[in-house]
Amino acid sequence: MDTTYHDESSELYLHPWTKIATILLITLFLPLLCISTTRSKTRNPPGPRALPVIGHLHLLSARLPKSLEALSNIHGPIMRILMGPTPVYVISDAATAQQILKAHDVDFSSKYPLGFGLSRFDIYDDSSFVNAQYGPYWRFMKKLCMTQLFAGPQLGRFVHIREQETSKLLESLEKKSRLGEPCDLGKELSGLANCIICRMVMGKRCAENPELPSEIRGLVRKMMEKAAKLSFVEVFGPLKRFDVLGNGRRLVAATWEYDRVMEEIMRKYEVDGDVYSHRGEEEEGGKDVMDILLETYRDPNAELKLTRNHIKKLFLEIFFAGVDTTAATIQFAIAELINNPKILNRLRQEIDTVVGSTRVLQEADIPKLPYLQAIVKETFRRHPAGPLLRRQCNVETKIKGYDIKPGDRIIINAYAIMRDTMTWKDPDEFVPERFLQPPAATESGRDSDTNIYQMDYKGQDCRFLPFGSGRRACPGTSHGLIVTHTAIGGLVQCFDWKVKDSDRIDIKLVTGYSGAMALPLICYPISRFDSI
Ligand code: HEM
Repeated sequence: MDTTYHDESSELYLHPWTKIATILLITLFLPLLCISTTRSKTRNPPGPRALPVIGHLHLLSARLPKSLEALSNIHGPIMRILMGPTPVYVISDAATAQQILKAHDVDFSSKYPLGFGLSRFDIYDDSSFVNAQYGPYWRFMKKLCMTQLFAGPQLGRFVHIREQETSKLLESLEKKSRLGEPCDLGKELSGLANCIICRMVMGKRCAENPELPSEIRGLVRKMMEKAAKLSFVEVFGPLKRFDVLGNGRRLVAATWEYDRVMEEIMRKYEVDGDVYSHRGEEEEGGKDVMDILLETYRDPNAELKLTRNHIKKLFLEIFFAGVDTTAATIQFAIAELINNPKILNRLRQEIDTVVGSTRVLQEADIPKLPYLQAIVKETFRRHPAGPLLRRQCNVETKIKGYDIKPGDRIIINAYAIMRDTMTWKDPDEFVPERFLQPPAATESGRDSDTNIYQMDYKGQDCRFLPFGSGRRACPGTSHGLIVTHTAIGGLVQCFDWKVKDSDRIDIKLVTGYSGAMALPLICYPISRFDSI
């Protein structure tokens, strides 16, 4: 007889097989249980139902800012979408944007490339400033941009370049007016923005070779075209690794072409360094941006060791970030003015009164032209050239009760925010006056402290974000603003505009991530003065 005493009534009694099974279950499933408990504690924002592998790519049109706006109208101002396998938090209201860009600025000061798949085809992948993580390299370059490259005194030194290039554009349009020829305004304006930047960054080589700006423009355009050929699914989708259509390889080849030209330019600067070193800052051959960067590159005591790739990539990013943004904004403004003759006439009256007709508007006139300033602001609101702001989280943070973790990616949809009806009355209308007058009372639910006319470009008020906000805001803001104001003013002062084959311009957005205009703006300039 088995004398072992089993008190079967005891709660502790377990059959040996049951014991083994229990231990196995605990060992196998406890970790999973823990993970799922932690997961269930994580609060994710709402979002649409995702498909396996592609996530939400099927819901995103090539006009990304617009399709994200449409989704946020359904799912709310903070939503989580999957771009392929990668989650992205999309913010579409000013209050949440304020949390990320201002209250938690440092925690969200890193960035990621928007076309994540593109980095494989980027020969300078780890030398980017625009996509850099928040760290020593980004801080060093930001300081250099703000103190030496594009701000304050450096901008003042380049005034003659901006004035000469703007005059050249007006003269060429005057010639077209005399010959009764049309112009592709977008192309002319890209040429203007490109020549100005090219002369600022490598003025010496441009002085020797006046064809250099268009050569560089050609190389940058080629790269942009190759990048644009990469379809949405090739960039974000599950097959992005395979480059099945070969568009990635072609982009790499175009970048190497740019690299060769830049290397040659840099070598020439290094050889000529001594020849130029005696020249004063104000001279045409004085320090340009390339000189400053090469000096830093050679400086053994520099805070950070710059590489040649850093310099080449920075120039590329400046051409990407500074040329088409500026040209597109001026083009949108002129298109809106052609479509709104009353606004055009009011602006022209202001310019005629303040500047007159014996000289062309100059940078120094801008502060005396409030209606021009309001038109520029309204253009930036309706047609932001940088409609999506990217941020990456550095520290675990709660935003509006949702958990955001280090590495999580954020898109702030500035396009949607600058059309939010909670702030903007008739957001689809082009109304520069909203930036002149305090808004009407607040029966419609708008904030009573809405001082739209006081909003500036610094991104302090996250309802107006044309140049972003916080640490990662655009370092080219002052340059961009000067060029857009003077070009729009000059084009309105000097010409009447007639559209080819129509009275109005069809202002459609281009497909892609940016906010450029889809159709070329072909129009006839008709000179208002005998000569400029
Ligand atoms: C009308 C013209 C321009 C517009 C509308 C514009 C707009 C923007 C926007 C929205 C951003 C992102 C800001 C953020 O994420 O908070 C940005 C970043 C940037 N912009 Fe501009 N920009 C213009 C002109 C320029 C020019 C002329 C330059 C250079 C000379 C420039 C260089 C840059 C760079 C380097 C960044 C990245 C900054 C960083 O990540 O720290 N931009 N720009």
